[in-house]
Amino acid sequence: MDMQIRYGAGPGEIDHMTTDRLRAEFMVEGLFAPGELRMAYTHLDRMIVGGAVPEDAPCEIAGGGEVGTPGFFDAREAGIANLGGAGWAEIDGTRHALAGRDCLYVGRGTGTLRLGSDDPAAPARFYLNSVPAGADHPSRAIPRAEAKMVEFGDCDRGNFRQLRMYIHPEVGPSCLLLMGITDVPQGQVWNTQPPHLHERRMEAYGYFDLAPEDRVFHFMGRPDNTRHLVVQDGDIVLSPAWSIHMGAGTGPYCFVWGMTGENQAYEDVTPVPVSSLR
Ligand SMILES: O=C(O)C(=O)C[C@H](O)C(=O)CO
Ligand SMILES: [Zn+2]
Repeated sequence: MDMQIRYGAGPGEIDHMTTDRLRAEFMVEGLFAPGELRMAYTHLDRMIVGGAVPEDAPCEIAGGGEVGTPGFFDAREAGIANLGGAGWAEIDGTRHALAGRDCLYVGRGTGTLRLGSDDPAAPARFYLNSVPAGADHPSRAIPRAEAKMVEFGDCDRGNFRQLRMYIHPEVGPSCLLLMGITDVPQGQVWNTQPPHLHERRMEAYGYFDLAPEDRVFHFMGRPDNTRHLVVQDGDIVLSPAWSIHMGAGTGPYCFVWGMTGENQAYEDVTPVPVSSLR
């Protein structure tokens, strides 16, 4: 397993960051590589983001060398979204089928997790968010049809989008992890518009389903001191609790959002008026 580290920066530090430095601190690029499992350990509430693209052989997560416990999931839970072709996850020998856009909740205490593709020529593309957990909840697959769907925004303002909440108290229990997928359809531009802050939770955005020529301009920073990151398909943006997070795409796109922190209250946010942004 390949594990990078992101230490995290405070709001005052972004004033002095070059584009490269900003990207190195707040983005994880290149997580999805054929046949590989890659991860980044962040110091943002200790969330680990990961990507696995199994081909002929499954990818396995079991040992906890990088997290300081005998097993990876001894003190952690995880959500895994399949962003690619049909695949499967085996949790301590029990297999769950995971079609594209299905998710998996992996509970604390899991021993061995194996991730595989049904067809190596059209591999699954697994995206993981793992966070510290203080309770055991049963692992389970969450098919797309079982997610809670909500719609936000307005086509006339270019910010209509559909959110599916997979790991959410109204769908099934987890300790502190929340995870969902937002679709920004053809002709729409903005996500998370108007933006918000949630000082009690960090968030990671995993952008996917962008055409190779398209980019999302992701905005971050304090409301009165914003910066932007230009992201492509498969890029991850780390959003500390002090930062806004919103984006505008040059074509259709989707993203997985994952959060952890003090609570699982999706509505525990402070809206930020667009007119206050600088
Ligand atoms: O488009 C949106 O709005 C989102 O997807 C918002 C994220 O879910 C989020 O920021 C949750 O706090
Ligand atoms: Zn948010």
